Amino acid sequence: MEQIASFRAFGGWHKRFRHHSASTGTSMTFAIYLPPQCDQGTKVDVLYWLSGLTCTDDNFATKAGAQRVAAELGMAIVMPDTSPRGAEVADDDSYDLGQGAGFYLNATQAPWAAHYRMYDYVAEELPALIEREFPVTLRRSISGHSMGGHGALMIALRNPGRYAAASAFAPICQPTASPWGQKAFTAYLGDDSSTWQNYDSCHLLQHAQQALPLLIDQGEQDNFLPTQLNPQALADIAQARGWPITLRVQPGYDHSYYFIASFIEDHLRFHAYWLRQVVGG
Ligand SMILES: N[C@@H](CCC(=O)N[C@@H](CSC=O)C(=O)NCC(=O)O)C(=O)O
Repeated sequence: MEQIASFRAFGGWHKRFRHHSASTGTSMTFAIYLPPQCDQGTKVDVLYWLSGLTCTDDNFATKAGAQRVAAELGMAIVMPDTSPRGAEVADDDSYDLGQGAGFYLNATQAPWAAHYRMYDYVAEELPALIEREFPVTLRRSISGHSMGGHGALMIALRNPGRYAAASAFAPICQPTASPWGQKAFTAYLGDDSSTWQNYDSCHLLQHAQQALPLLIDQGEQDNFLPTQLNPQALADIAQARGWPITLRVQPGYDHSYYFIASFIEDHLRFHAYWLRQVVGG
């Protein structure tokens, strides 16, 4: 693992690393915010943040303004990239497929299957590395935006007990019924849509056995809301099953990082609360 940047921030450190990933078979970059408590030898809980289409590890770090509250709460934040990258990695000219658009799944179709294994990377390999190399507890939570919101909800629902809670900003809640999801799943997983359900949060919530605290913020003026996101479908399933979900539709807000920056503090405090409820770690 090679450190490629380090910045003092709110008494802690924002650091970027590059390492070889066995999951993707490529070099991967991630960032981690380590709050001041780590300098004093304290192990801290970890929030994984998954970004959206076109993002790297840098968008959230530089635009969301999460570090001040993470420092106060004593919470590390891990920010992976959104796909494998490099000349040897398949790509597409469009912004919503290929590099920058990994959809947090394991691709099964050529040419993507060779490297697009972001599910394994984010759900398994990266947490193992973080827990080996940094002063963190085994208490994890997960959040994300748009494609990353889909990733956060889907990964938490597929791994009961592994995350204290999940939250999302404008997540793609039902990718099997959204143009972004249908395009990506067809390319990465093939035409047999029965294989898509393993990555669809609505389907997963419908069949989940263990309740997971969920918080979703959705901008009412988000251009992608009418066609791509469908938070109400997820809320309806949660409500029908009597599961804990808070869906907040925020008047006037769009899909951008201005929206995320406006409500990120609420999400960090939500995760801190649920992380404190976890026994052990
Ligand atoms: N360029 C595209 C839209 C790309 C976009 O809006 N990306 C969002 C995530 S969308 C869902 O995953 C984003 O986070 N962008 C980075 C940023 O810093 O804002 C288009 O033209 O429609």
